[in-house]
Amino acid sequence: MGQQELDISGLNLESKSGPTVADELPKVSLAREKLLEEARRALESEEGGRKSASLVIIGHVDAGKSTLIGRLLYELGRVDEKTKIANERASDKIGKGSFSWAWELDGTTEERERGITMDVALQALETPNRRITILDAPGHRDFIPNMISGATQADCALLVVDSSTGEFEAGFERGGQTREHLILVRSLGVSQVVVAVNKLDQVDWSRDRYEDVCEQLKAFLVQSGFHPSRTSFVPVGAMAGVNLLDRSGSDVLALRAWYSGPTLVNLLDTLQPPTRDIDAPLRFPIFNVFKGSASATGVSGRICGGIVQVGERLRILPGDETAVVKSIESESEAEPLPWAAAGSNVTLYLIAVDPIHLSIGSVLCSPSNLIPLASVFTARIIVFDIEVPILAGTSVELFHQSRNVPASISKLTAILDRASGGVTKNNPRVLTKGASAEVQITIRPVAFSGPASRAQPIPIEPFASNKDMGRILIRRGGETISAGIVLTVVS
Ligand SMILES: Nc1nc2c(ncn2[C@@H]2O[C@H](COP(=O)(O)OP(=O)(O)OP(=O)(O)O)[C@@H](O)[C@H]2O)c(=O)[nH]1
Repeated sequence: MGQQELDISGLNLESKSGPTVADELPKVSLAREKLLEEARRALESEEGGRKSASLVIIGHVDAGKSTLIGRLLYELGRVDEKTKIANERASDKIGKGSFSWAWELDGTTEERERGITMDVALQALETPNRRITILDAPGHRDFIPNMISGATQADCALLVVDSSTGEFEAGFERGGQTREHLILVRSLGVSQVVVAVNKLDQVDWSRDRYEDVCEQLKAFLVQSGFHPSRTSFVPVGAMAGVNLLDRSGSDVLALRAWYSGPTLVNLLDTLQPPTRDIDAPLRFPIFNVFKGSASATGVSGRICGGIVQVGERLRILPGDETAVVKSIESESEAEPLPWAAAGSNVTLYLIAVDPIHLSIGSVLCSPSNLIPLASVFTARIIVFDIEVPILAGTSVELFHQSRNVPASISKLTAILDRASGGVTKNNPRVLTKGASAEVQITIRPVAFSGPASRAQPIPIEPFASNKDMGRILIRRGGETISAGIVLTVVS
């Protein structure tokens, strides 16, 4: 069969098959310059009102993350008395009375029976000056890929630690999730962290214990790249609701004797909202795809650069397809939006596209400014606390936004000085724990696609062009071994 017979793209079959469909497509209402002007004005006026931020909850298994958020939602009036009593009864019934506050977040039967959070649950809460989208990340080791997905969408992290004797230490040692979660969220771009030192009732509200836990964490936070001005600490008792919203009640006299600082809500109320790069090219990595009403398909995610408006035609990468934005919705707004800008978590309803072309991990862009597709790229990475060193050719799983693909570390270019970034050794043979290095990464074909098949390039961009699209995490055999940033796309 000749090439000419195959090449039908020039025939414009789509418009022939339905001229009326084209007529029905929504039109963009504002030229780009006007849209940017309007967006800038609207975002400035938002400054006066309640600012939005998103929060990922991290910490070792059983530190009390779900209990803390469940209780906080109750204190802020988001869970009514009736639901609270129903949760208490239901968790008592299966012999897990102490988990009743977590019930509000741990939704599935399996999670409730095992008493652990398995997927990232979404909730929103309002403090006087902030509207906060909460991502409750799972603490269990097996569920780290879910946490990565949650953390890629977060502006800040709330770390919950269990201060009871021996428990803080267990979570903080090698293999505990306190360290791993902190390194992961920092690698994914989260730079603010609030630390809730929980279960202080277990140690009689001891000031010494609180200060000891804070000191140990402070040193580790600095070492992991968190600036002290962007980290804060607060003593709490999640189960009894102590120092979440206030410190009233006679059972907290012991805490009041030595603590007069902010409550958890005071700290959440001053979280730094995300910076919104609305002048950047549009980047919308798809986090989820679902069926919308009529012919529209919903895609949800966080806008990682630029601005999108109803009526715009967007390119879907990888691939040659396009789609038109029929409407835009956001969890935090009752009405559909005419446009949405970088930093917002939204759902776009798309038409004029077969849903088969929309998959998790694909990126929507303006057709005039596409994100590069890469099957080989260079990166600067930091190697975590690993036992088996990394060699050239090591097979790994590459995590980028909501996508994970098989890859290999195809070349070890240089070992770098962690502080200055200067080269300390060219072409090293191995990378061991703690190393900072420049490497080349090659995407591999998925295992079942046959030996002759080629790897599918992925949409990825140098960190210098777009911070969100230029971050990667590397895992091997279920363990996160490294994080890094993309330097250049090779091919
Ligand atoms: N004594 C005491 N126990 C608490 C406190 N907060 C939570 N707990 C208990 O700690 C246990 C674990 O709480 P969860 O909220 O399920 O912990 P988690 O961190 O969400 O756990 P995963 O979802 O498995 O990661 C439960 O039995 C809670 O009742 C507290 O302030 N004091």
